[in-house]
Amino acid sequence: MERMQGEAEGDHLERPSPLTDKERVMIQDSWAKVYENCDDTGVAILVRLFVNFPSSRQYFSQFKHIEEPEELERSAQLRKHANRVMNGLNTLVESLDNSEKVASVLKLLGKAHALRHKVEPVYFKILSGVILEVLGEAFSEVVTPEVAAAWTKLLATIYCGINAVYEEVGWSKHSSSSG
Ligand code: HEM
Repeated sequence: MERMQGEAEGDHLERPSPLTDKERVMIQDSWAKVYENCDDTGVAILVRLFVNFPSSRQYFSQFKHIEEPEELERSAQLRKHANRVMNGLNTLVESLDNSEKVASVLKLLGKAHALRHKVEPVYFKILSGVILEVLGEAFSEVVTPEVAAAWTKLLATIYCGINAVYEEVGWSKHSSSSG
């Protein structure tokens, strides 16, 4: 069953405190392992997003009506976006000590998804949960509870940044083409 949280009124976002040096190192070390398996991990994350949260498929013209995980996995549009997500995360992870770069990446991402693709921002939060889940399962030897906590913080920071860009560009639910 699809359950979504996060857009309820009063769901105020608190920007997490900046990452500590130790957290940064934990994220970068664990990411190195994940990124070695970039294609498989990216596809696993997106297939899980689209299977567990079917409404997230609405934005993707080529597979919005596909339900079968195996068929989703073969979709060229899904695989392309998986790649973009992994490369986006890679750039952010590589730039953890450069807050201006992080801000500019989030700005581009937020603007493209709000203005061009009209994606509800809550899907970034949902995707964060799926990323954590898949990393924890597929890389359990490196994603210890402490490492997972650092990732939780980074993903919350990304989501807050994206959300701020959505606000800046005047996002409102009514701008969504799906109503
Ligand atoms: C960390 C999260 C994400 C990253 C790094 C990312 C990255 C990207 C990039 C680089 C593009 C191409 C940008 C452009 O058109 O200028 C793109 C396109 C797109 N993204 Fe994302 N994305 C993310 C999350 C999401 C989410 C959560 C959704 C919706 C559920 C989404 C839906 C789309 C759609 C519909 C397109 C256009 C696809 C197409 O034309 O084939 N993205 N994304």
